[in-house]
Amino acid sequence: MTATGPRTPSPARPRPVTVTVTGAAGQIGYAIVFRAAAGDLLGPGMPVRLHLLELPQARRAAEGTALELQDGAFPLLDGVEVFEDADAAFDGASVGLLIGARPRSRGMERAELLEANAGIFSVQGRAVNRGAAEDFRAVVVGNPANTNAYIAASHAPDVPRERFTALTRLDHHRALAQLAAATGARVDEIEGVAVWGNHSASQYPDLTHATVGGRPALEVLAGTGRDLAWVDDTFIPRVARRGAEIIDVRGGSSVASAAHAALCHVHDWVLGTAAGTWTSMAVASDGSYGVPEGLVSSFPVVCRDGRAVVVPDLELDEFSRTRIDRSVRELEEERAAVQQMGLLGPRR
Ligand SMILES: NC(=O)C1=CN([C@@H]2O[C@H](COP(=O)(O)OP(=O)(O)OC[C@H]3O[C@@H](n4cnc5c(N)ncnc54)[C@H](O)[C@@H]3O)[C@@H](O)[C@H]2O)C=CC1
Ligand SMILES: O=C([O-])CC(=O)C(=O)O
Repeated sequence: MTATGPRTPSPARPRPVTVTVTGAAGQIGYAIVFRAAAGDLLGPGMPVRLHLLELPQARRAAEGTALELQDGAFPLLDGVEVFEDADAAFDGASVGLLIGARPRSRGMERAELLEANAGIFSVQGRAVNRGAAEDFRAVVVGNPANTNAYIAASHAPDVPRERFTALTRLDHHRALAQLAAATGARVDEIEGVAVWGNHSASQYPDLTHATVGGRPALEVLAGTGRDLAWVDDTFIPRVARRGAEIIDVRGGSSVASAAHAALCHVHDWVLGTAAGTWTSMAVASDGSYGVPEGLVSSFPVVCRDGRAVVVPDLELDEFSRTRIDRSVRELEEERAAVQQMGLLGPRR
């Protein structure tokens, strides 16, 4: 269904970018599409065409979202279409916001969750391989996000592996916000926070390279009476378990903050991180910091010319090394589980 048909391009207007949003009628999907249409994804000069992919039972809700997008009268919105078929939804797409996933239901084993999601992300990886644009790039939001990105990449052997990433920007933002609250600084006075590993409770939000107002964060924290034990016992678990805290307090999982983080992830990946700063993204490892090649693990990255490059040569103390290894081990276990179930595609 085309809610709004493509407009005729004018010479002054760049060619619109096709953005495929999976799970578009879900909570995060609903929060993200309006901001993408408003220019928060690719900047205020870039028109977008939205492809909303949903399950048949949520198609009508997606169609309703498309009608509302039309009612937003967004100047940058070139058109909206709703799909149930992944091949059609990814045809010509340059950006994928892979949000739709199978949630864990009561009593569901971890292996079942991985298997159910592998079904979804293998279909989508194959669809990307068949018909997405040359410059296609994706952020996987749907959990388990890192392994879902790995699975999708394995089914898209013709697409460079580094184009499939997973969202840990929300964890990065959570770490920034907690450090700001503890030190009384503004978030824009903080640099050098890094999130390593899996988007799960095993993640390692790392303050050892962070600065607050140009001073080492650990020194500034010490001035507030917060020592390394505070970092280990309070800061790290608070960030790593923030999703559960939000569910407990709000009565539902993170939605607007997750949508915001996914927009920031793609925006910075395409348009670049600000000079002298880095962010955190889960990217296919190039072997940096001993993370096995290909695993989609969170790293500190700098984005330039449309590429995300892992920040090199950071010194890791023993505590950091242990925490990173623990989270990477979990990623290896997830990969081994999907491999054993025969759910990976031709690229390993
Ligand atoms: N990486 C991160 O930082 C975060 C990840 N998440 C994850 O994001 C995902 C989405 O969260 P919500 O929007 O709150 O969930 P939701 O349940 O509200 O929406 C999910 C939507 O995906 C759709 N869907 C399921 N399978 C699909 C498929 N094969 N193709 C197309 N659509 C499909 C469903 O119909 C539903 O509308 C969850 O997996 C959640 O755990 C949530 C917050 C943060
Ligand atoms: O567990 C969830 O569904 C939500 C999540 O990933 C988060 O808030 O970090």
